[in-house]
Amino acid sequence: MVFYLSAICYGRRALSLSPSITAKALHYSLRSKTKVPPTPSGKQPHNAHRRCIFGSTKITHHRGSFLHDDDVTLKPGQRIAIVPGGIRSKKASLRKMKNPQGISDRPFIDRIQIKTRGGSGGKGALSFHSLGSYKKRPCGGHGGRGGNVYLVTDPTISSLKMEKHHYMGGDGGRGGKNAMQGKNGTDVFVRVPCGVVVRRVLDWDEIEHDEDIGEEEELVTGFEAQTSMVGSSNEFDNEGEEDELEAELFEEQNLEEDNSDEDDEFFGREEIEVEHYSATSSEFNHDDNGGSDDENDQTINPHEKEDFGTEYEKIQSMKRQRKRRRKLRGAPLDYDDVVDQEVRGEDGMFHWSAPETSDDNDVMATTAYSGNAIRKTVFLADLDKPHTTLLVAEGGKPGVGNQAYANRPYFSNMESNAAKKSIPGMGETTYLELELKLIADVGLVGFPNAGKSSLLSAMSRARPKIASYPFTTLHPLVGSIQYRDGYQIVMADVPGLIDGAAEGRGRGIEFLRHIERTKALVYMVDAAGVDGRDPVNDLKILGKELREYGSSGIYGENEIGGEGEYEQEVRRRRREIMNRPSLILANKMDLISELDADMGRREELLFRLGQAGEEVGIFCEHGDVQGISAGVTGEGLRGLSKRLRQVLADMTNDTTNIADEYVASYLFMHAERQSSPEKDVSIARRANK
Ligand SMILES: Nc1nc2c(ncn2[C@@H]2O[C@H](COP(=O)(O)OP(=O)(O)OP(=O)(O)O)[C@@H](O)[C@H]2O)c(=O)[nH]1
Ligand SMILES: [Mg+2]
Repeated sequence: MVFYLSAICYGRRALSLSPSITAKALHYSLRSKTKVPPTPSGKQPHNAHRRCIFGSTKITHHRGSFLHDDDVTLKPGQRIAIVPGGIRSKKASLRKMKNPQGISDRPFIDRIQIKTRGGSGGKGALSFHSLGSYKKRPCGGHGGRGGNVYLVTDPTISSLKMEKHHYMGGDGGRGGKNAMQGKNGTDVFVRVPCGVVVRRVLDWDEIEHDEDIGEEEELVTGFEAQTSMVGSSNEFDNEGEEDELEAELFEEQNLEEDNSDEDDEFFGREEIEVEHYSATSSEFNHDDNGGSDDENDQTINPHEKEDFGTEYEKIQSMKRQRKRRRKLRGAPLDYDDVVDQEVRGEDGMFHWSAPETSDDNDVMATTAYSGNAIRKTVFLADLDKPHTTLLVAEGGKPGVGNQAYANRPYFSNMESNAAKKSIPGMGETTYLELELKLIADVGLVGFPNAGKSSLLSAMSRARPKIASYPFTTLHPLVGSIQYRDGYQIVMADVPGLIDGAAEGRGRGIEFLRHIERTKALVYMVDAAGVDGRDPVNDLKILGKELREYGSSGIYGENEIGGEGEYEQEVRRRRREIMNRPSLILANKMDLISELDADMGRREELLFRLGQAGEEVGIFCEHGDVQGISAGVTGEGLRGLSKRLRQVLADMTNDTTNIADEYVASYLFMHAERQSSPEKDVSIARRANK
């Protein structure tokens, strides 16, 4: 939205501006002034009621340049653009002021629970022609169907951050007289990023149904069905006949059995409510009356209803208590606290591998990780292709209008049948757990501070945060490496892993699952050992962690149907993590002094890294151990971009000759910058921030 807010001054009354007023607030305060005196020429200015400031007003700029670059005193009739360029662009420039390097600070959410509910169907109308030869013929229109809720994958979004957590389809409209059909409820499409795994969270009833409250549970459902049937009869259009219809409804249970086949065929629907009702009412009366005769079975005694109500209340409160207990069990912990505890040692300094922690802390870490998975889930779909649609909550069926009976040769039971059929279905309610697993070609794994984000930033246009402390990157981030011929490789920067990551330490499993779908891996170590670490040892630990992760059980082991196709697929993908083509990168080569370099330290290090990789089973070819400087000189990036493409091409049996000019295009910009000494400084500064 771009708008220019003009101020037009009349008369001498002053408008005082509070020192904290923002352009937006001013806009709204102006909008509220509806009384506008005529202009000196007697004409009403266009949209003046929105744009008028009374009196001569001094607009002072403050808080940066919210209002205007200079102080302005308005004279009568003078117009100024209070927000030059429009509010949005101003916001963008403010954002840029705060974050001049455009470092990615968007919230990233990769697991979320949402509730979806289809809209309920519209009620069918019960009405009759009142005139002419059709007089008294039924003419009630059918209701509209309830709106569905769908999930749709959208390749333009990359996080599961959603506007809201409840999505409901529109309700269907009621049918009208003269056979007018109600309008269908609107469908709702929830946009999700590609790579989302959808699971349905099982209802509490579904999990514990068989365990301890089996019988009571059935009674409760029966009672609900019963009350809903009775309650819905209040909505009949013809109020005088309400009681009669209700009575008939119950009396016709027996007749219904005879006719039901025919009716079901006619409407193409199942009479679930009625069946339910008849079953529970007889069961219920039988229990309380100690076996009353058949006739009494068809009516509801109010006292019995009361008794049943207390029982119902009891079960409900039991349910609530259990829910509360479950909530306490699964209360999520603050991840950041856990990470802090693990990384910051007692000396107040950061440690790469976690300092010794008590068992409790380990338990906390794993509980925090598994906290969200406490509810049982069933796998629904893996939405990994763009523009895929998945129906998650179906709208309710429409109620049938009594026009359906218009051509029936007999009218016995017609009204009561029509009344029953006119009741619409409720929309389906589902609780879903959405889990995002990034879809990237290459995954970057390494210890904190190895320079993973620096590499992503150097090879793509992604702007991850880079700093000299561990866990700078807290969320996985993807960037696209662009080649001059249009080819793209998507690279995922995964937050730093530490010793014990495969067991969940430092949220290791949370991060590792993002490399499940990658085709190739890049292991990165800090060659200079800036933080006193040994690169060869680091590589061994990384290899070990990935191997352990590959053989671990899948996340959410408590899922029902854990041996389904999807679970098998996940296990397969994990098992072959170590078989993925990999590159080993020794970063920060610029820090190895020339003297050391002359003595062949670089070659020696690369050789030892190659050996270590072989030892821990990293699948890496001889030439794929490379030294680079991702953050400072850009050394080795050109060759790396070519090699990455080659590796992926080999996997797909792509025989295209990768010419020299096909190296990633962004690297050229990087290289050009390197040639200017001033820009060198800026790159180094950026890298060190
Ligand atoms: N000298 C030198 N420093 C580098 C190089 N690459 C990165 N660094 C520095 O290493 C530090 C860590 O870089 P990051 O890219 O944030 O490391 P990371 O692996 O993403 O770290 P986490 O996000 O914490 O896992 C920063 O201070 C960078 O400036 C390099 O090639 N040479
Ligand atoms: Mg990082």
